Amino acid sequence: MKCTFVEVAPESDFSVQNLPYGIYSTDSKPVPRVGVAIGSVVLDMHALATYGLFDKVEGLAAEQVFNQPQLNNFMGLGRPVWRQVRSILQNFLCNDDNTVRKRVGDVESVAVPLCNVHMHLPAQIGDYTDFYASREHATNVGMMFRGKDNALMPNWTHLPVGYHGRASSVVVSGTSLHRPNGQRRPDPNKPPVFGPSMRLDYELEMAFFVGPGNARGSPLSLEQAEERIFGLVLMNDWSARDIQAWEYVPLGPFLGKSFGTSISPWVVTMDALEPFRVAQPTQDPTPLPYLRGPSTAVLAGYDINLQVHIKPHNGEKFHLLTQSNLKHMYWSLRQQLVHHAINGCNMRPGDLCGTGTISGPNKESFGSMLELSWSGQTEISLDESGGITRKFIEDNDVIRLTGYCQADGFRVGFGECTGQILPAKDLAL
Ligand SMILES: O=C(O)/C=C/C(=O)CC(=O)CC(=O)O
Ligand SMILES: [Ca+2]
Ligand SMILES: [Mg+2]
Repeated sequence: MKCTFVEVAPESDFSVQNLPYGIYSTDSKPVPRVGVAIGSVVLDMHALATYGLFDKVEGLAAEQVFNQPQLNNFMGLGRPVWRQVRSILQNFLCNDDNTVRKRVGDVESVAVPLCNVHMHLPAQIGDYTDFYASREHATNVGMMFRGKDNALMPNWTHLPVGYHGRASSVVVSGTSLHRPNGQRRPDPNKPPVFGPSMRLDYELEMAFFVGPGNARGSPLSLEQAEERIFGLVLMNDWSARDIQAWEYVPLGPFLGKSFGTSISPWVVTMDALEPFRVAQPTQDPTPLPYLRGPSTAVLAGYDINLQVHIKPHNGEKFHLLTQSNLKHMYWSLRQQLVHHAINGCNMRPGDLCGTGTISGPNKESFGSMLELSWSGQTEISLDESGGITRKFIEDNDVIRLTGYCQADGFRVGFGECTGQILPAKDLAL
């Protein structure tokens, strides 16, 4: 399949096999609306609809779906509609004889260069949940927070552990965040203190957007869950480890994480990721039937290369910190969604579910500085000469997450999820 509407370089994240959705605006058209990235341009989905491109898609009212500042309505339509739109777009982009293509004529009438757009959050996120689905990460953090003997809690291999995050502070890539202030207890023999976090960290994650979801009281099967995940983004679950370690007992993460969570702006659909399915890690003990399902042969993992880079405030270049892969994740995306809804909790279009930090088996794949510096015990070197080091994030450092699936001759990529940490606000308390 070759895009003939615009040029797409082989190393572009946004191949014609990808077609991720996002919400964008431009200086001349400042109202946010639905776009699809291809090569180095963004297609205006509402403009394409006015040319009649999606007229034959049943159940798609273009005005309500594409002339919108968020993707929730499109996410709510479900996989059969997403698939039709995908194949219509591919035909439009690759076939010079396409009737609408002839009517559209020039690229400028339906597309703008990526370098000229402002990206917004892809959806209005009603609820945000974060799982804890990498065995390696859970073991590492458990060892540091609770000691070697309690590293992996007894429930961990039986269910995808998660916590309810804060949807209001999810921000799109490019948004800077201030270092949070909070309560922490640096000396376990003294009372707690208040002030800027001294152990600010990133977490390399991906997150899925829920599609149609489920009615309250009606759980989902694994097969249903498969059809109800719209797509994936990169996510950085910024974490203030000192605030977290002091506050988390016994109810879990709270203010150590809710000051901000960054996501990448382009949502890569599950249909685009289909060719990159792989087996998930072997699950031992065998999960309960609701998390297992009859279709054991289904490949429930995804081979997605992930990287984290840091640009230290006292350095010139980005430096690679983490190189991991979504395939390491113990609990699959569909198991996470099934578990979330099994008690009858209703999931809604645009809900966001983080996978949890994606650490792999070796040190290069550790998805947080907490793990890389082993709770601040060792310095992480950020340049060849060893002159720039970190244990945790410093003010004005930039953290960048990237990810892509590699096929023969093309990529299905995620763009980037970037954020800079600004100094804490002086609260003059
Ligand atoms: O084990 C703990 O107490 C802490 C866990 C976390 O940091 C929660 C979290 O964000 C899970 C994850 O990203 O994997
Ligand atoms: Ca997390
Ligand atoms: Mg967070």
